[in-house]
Amino acid sequence: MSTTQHRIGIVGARGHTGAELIRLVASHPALELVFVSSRELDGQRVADNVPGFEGELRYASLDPEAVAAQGADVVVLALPNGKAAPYVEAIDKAKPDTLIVDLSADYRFDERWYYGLPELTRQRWRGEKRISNPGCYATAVQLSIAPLKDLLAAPPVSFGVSGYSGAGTTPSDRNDPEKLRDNLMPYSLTGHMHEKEASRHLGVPVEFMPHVAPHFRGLTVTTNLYLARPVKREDIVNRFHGAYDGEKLVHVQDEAPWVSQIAHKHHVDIGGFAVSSDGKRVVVVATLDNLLKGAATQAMQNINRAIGVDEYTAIPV
Ligand SMILES: NC(=O)C1=CN([C@@H]2O[C@H](COP(=O)(O)OP(=O)(O)OC[C@H]3O[C@@H](n4cnc5c(N)ncnc54)[C@H](OP(=O)(O)O)[C@@H]3O)[C@@H](O)[C@H]2O)C=CC1
Ligand SMILES: CC(=O)N[C@@H](CCC(=O)OP(=O)(O)O)C(=O)O
Repeated sequence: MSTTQHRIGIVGARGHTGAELIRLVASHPALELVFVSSRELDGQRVADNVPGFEGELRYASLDPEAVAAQGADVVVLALPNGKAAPYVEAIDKAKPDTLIVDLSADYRFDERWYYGLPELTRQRWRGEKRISNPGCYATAVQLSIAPLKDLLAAPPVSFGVSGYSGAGTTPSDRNDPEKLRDNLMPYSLTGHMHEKEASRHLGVPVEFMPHVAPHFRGLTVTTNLYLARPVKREDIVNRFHGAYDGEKLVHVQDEAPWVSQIAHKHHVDIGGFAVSSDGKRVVVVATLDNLLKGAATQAMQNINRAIGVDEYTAIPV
């Protein structure tokens, strides 16, 4: 296992996921945080903005060429969708062997990029230095369906409810606490990006209906699956244990998990496992913290594997 220090920079470090990554990197024995980029916080101390961070590092407003000129070994892009390409192009020119992990949806459909949902795609990594990190709901949806994929009689239907940190910091109805008060806000009820993403990477069509709720962090995905033949509840539960008992970041439990229990945790909880009396309909519930296993923690798993250290380094498991 490598103990070499790797120089890492975060672009979009002011955001919700950027802040979580800063905390994870700060406790990592093989990563040295060399730059954090934000236009709005340019010049401010990270320690004044990220509770728990110590040191004198300051945010800098860096354009794509300036990011590439830092010469980091690892760059994480934590930008809104549609913004990654100029940074990737600049790094491709200046230092193409840089490991880039993109948190946005921009490269999740690009065959040249490895799609890093380790519990499902670990064996597909071929040393790519371009890694696209899955979406938060898409992670929960895929982990909920994968163990039953061969049994499906119809596209599974996932009902998702996310805390509003999932909508980032750019003001919108979906992260406005006033509009969300006492409310549940449905959106993108067909064709959401994560519906396409989960369908593509699972290899089966999935239907997904997202909602935002007034809590800040953590999401629930409740998935309905019609099966081609009757299956006993015990066999369903055994399939999930078989798939995930070796996984430190996927916990299978009997009861349906509650989102209130998953905030600030790094793993996914999967449970519930309700089976209809004819054995041909199953409902599975998954929760995860959208900022952690849905974003920063999953990025850290991907970085760890790519730099050759234990996958769970710096991740409290
Ligand atoms: N929030 C979540 O639960 C999840 C988010 N993601 C994805 O991760 C990415 C980051 O999400 P999140 O942290 O929530 O986003 P935020 O909106 O919280 O943060 C976005 C960051 O990008 C910077 N930024 C915004 N616009 C630009 C621009 N045009 N050029 C350069 N920098 C810009 C902002 O800083 P400044 O304006 O100061 O430069 C900020 O640091 C997104 O692609 C999101 O879809 C993935 C999984 C879960
Ligand atoms: C509540 C909310 O708005 N959530 C975001 C998902 C956040 C995420 O995982 O983002 P990307 O796939 O864009 O990277 C959404 O539905 O677009």
